[in-house]
Amino acid sequence: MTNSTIPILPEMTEIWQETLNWQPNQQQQQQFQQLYELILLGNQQLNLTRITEPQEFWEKHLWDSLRGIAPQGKFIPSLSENAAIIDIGTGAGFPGLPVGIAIPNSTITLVDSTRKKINFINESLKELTLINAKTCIDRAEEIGHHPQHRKTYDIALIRAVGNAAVCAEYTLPLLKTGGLAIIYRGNWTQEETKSLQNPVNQLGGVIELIDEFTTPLTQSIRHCIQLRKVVNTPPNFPRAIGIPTQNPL
Ligand SMILES: C[S@@+](CC[C@H](N)C(=O)[O-])C[C@H]1O[C@@H](n2cnc3c(N)ncnc32)[C@H](O)[C@@H]1O
Repeated sequence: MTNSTIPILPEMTEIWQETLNWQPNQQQQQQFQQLYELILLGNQQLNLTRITEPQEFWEKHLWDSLRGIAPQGKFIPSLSENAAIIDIGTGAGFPGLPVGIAIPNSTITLVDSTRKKINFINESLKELTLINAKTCIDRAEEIGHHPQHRKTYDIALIRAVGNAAVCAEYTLPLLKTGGLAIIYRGNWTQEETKSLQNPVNQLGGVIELIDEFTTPLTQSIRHCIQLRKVVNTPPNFPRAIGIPTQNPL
């Protein structure tokens, strides 16, 4: 593989520090590099991602994944306390894999409904020797009712899976009371905040923060929407498979 020699990290060290107040250690740098190489290799057989150029990969897959758990440029403090994190619709492992690498004392559950993507992640976990991560082939609508998953997570991440109300319905049932859902978005408007309010309240949450930021290499505007679970989600949520997307709250 020719691209595998392209280093994605060394020149980024200062940017990690400036933007996230954090730097990967040597092992984490190696794991990020290895993840990049695994994605390039996996892409030869599976349609995992269109983001394959080294700097684009760094910004859109690594940095963006971690910026979600670092609102206003600092890692969420509770992450240092063995947090249980879930990534819904993880695809090729984003944002969950970079988060699992960066926060080794957390446990991260990577969920996707597509078997071949989870098979790819399982192989990657072995290569990366990432022992704090596990996978699950299932749908958010199903695991949201499963006692093994419902009300068991401190943080639920979701990127590029559906509109914000759908993401809220997929994530909030999985959180313990007091837990945090982080919805990764590109553009975001005040009207969207207004229309998300009611769905989030129905699901037992509140909108805690709209975190707007600029990416460090291409200066793109992005948002992470943080939802705090304040009371139990009513038992009828999430609704049956397909209903949240067909008829968002
Ligand atoms: C566009 S990809 C995003 C992948 C990744 N989160 C990222 O940002 O690169 C959406 C992923 O969500 C998964 N997905 C969609 N609906 C889902 C559901 N209801 N439950 C579980 N996974 C789902 C799809 O299989 C797909 O892998």
